[in-house]
Order: sequence, then C-alpha cells, then structure tokens
Amino acid sequence: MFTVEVRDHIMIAHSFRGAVFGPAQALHGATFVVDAAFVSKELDPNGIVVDIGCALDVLKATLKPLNYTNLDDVPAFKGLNTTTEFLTKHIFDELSLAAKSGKLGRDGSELHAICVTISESHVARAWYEAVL
Ligand SMILES: Nc1nc2c(c(=O)[nH]1)N=C([C@H](O)[C@H](O)COP(=O)(O)OP(=O)(O)OP(=O)(O)O)CN2
Repeated sequence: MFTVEVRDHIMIAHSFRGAVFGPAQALHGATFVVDAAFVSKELDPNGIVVDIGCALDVLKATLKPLNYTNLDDVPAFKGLNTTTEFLTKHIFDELSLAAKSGKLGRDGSELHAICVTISESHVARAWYEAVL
C-alpha cells in the first residue's frame, strides 16, 4: 500500500457528559493536530497517491467549520460527546465524501482507504481508519 499523509490543526472548545470525564465535563479548550492519510494500492500515472496540495486543501476545508467553534453549539453534534475518537470518524466521513466526489484530484474509486488521526495532546491520540 502507498500512503500520503497531510496535517492541519484546529482550536476548539467543548464539554463532555459522563462522570468518566472528570474535570472535562466542564467547558474546556483543545488544540487538535489532525493527520489525514490517504491510501492506494497503486500510484496514479503521475506517480502519486493524491496530490499533497489537494489533500491539504480538502483537509483544511473539512476542518474549517469546526475551527474556533464551541463544538457543543454545532447542531450536528448536539447532545453528543465530541471526543477525539468521535471527531476522527466525523472527519473521516467528510474526507470520504470529498474523495468520492473527486475533490482530491483522483477518482475516489482508486483510493483504498483513509485514516484520520487526531493528537489531542503530546501523550494521547486516536484514529479511525476504514476502506472506502
Ligand atoms: N477516550 C477519550 N478520553 C478522553 C477524551 C477523549 O477525547 N477520548 N478527552 C478528554 C478531555 O477532553 C481532555 O483529555 C482533558 O481531560 P482531562 O480530564 O483534563 O485530562 P486527562 O483525562 O488526560 O487526565 P486526568 O488525569 O483524568 O486529568 C478526557 N478523556
């Protein structure tokens, strides 16, 4: 498998429901580093998985609606815990749609998988990976 990965980050605020989260039940802020890896079995005729510039643009566009927001106020997330794991899947879904609609500059059907990793701090990260 060939993989190309790009990185961006978002600054958000959110709060969690559930005693397991302790102090994180209160509103708190976080800067998430988001890595998006695009996987293909074969390179395209240009010798790439996807163009890195396209991948960066698509990742930035995907993150834009979340950046500098209180995720508790995002209608689609109402009543949900926007954990690091939850956000990896949300971003994966958005990137999958972008890939399938050709926004990565390569036919989405030629991509094998996407993996989204979010580092929530220097000691913890979560990821979601699935075949397209
Ligand atoms: N599985 C997950 N666990 C936790 C997440 C998460 O997204 N997925 N998020 C948080 C908090 O948002 C953030 O980490 C701060 O939490 P906090 O309680 O302040 O810190 P820690 O849990 O890292 O450490 P403590 O020793 O419990 O303070 C929490 N968990």
